[in-house]
Amino acid sequence: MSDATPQLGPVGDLVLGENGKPRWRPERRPNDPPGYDPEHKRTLADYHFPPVPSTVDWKSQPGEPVIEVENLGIEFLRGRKRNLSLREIVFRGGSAHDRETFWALRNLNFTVGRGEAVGLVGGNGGGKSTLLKMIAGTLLPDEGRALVRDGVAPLIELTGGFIGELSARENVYLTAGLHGMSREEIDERFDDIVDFAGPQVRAGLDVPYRHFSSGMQVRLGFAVITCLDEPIILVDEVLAVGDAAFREKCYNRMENLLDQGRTLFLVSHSSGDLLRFCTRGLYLNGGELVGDGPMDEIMDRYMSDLMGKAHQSPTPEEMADQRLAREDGQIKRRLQREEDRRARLGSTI
Ligand SMILES: Nc1ncnc2c1ncn2[C@@H]1O[C@H](COP(=O)(O)OP(=O)(O)OP(=O)(O)O)[C@@H](O)[C@H]1O
Repeated sequence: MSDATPQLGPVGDLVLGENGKPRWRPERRPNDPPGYDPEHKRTLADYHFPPVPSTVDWKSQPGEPVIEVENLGIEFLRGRKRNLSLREIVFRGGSAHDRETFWALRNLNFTVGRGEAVGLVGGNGGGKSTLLKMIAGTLLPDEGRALVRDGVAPLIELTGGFIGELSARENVYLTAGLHGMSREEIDERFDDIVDFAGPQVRAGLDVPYRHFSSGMQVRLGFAVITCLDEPIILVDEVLAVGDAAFREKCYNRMENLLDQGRTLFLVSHSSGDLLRFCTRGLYLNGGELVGDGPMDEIMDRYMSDLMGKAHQSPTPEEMADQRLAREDGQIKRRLQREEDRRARLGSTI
């Protein structure tokens, strides 16, 4: 064997490709048909990617669900003012508020494992943001419980929970500090955060945050939230605000976070985004969980409900093809990231 011959490592390991670049060789399974070429298999599960180094601060034990939702429900006041009759004013103490309540979410039950990427779908007012807020702990349930075993980094509102009167710089220190990072750790990551957010944000670091445009707010919010060491990331429909180049950067970062084994909850009205990142879908309708399953099936069901007969459901074969194509894309991007990472480290294989 000449030196130029690629040295194949054990199956499922990193090997040197013919072009001299490292690539991953998937494992051949015992029930693969004869003559089947495992190198072109397109399922993600066949690749053995190494754990990506990270500083994630896990509290849950491996194999333990990170989120357990049991009979979860929350009731809101409709809170609408209306004109009361004289009789109502006399007998109800004159309040001009309608005390009528409604359950925004009720009887929700599901668990989420470490490293799952879950997409939430549902029509407007279906309860998606409310569920994320309960997982983040910013809303407390009226019924049941949401047990969250790991730290949560939420980007639920455009403003990222930042304080309008403080400067962007102060908000970075405040938010990261509230998530347990020391001043030294924040100092270390500060430039990365601002670089990720972009030059417009860097130029406005000492301007009150409320003067930021919505695009700049999202840039900073996303950069800060995703640099935290929290294992659970919640992202609610905010990426739509960023421009195309920034969205692509966010997508790469989200994939990096998933590579590290973090758990993602994504609310989006973009089926492309949901299908790119999420393997599991939860479908909320009228405050109830009406679907829980593979993301593409849940998306198809949601679209059918939304569009009725106008929606042409893909055949099972088309769905399988689309899934393979998506996984192929994920594998390619993952290989590329691994290559970039190794190039950055300057390591040779
Ligand atoms: N603080 C609140 N007080 C009263 N009602 C609320 C409150 N927050 C949300 N709601 C109501 O609860 C329901 C669910 O709202 P939520 O924002 O969770 O829906 P969503 O699925 O995220 O909708 P969208 O896709 O439009 O963002 C809606 O009817 C909304 O008006």
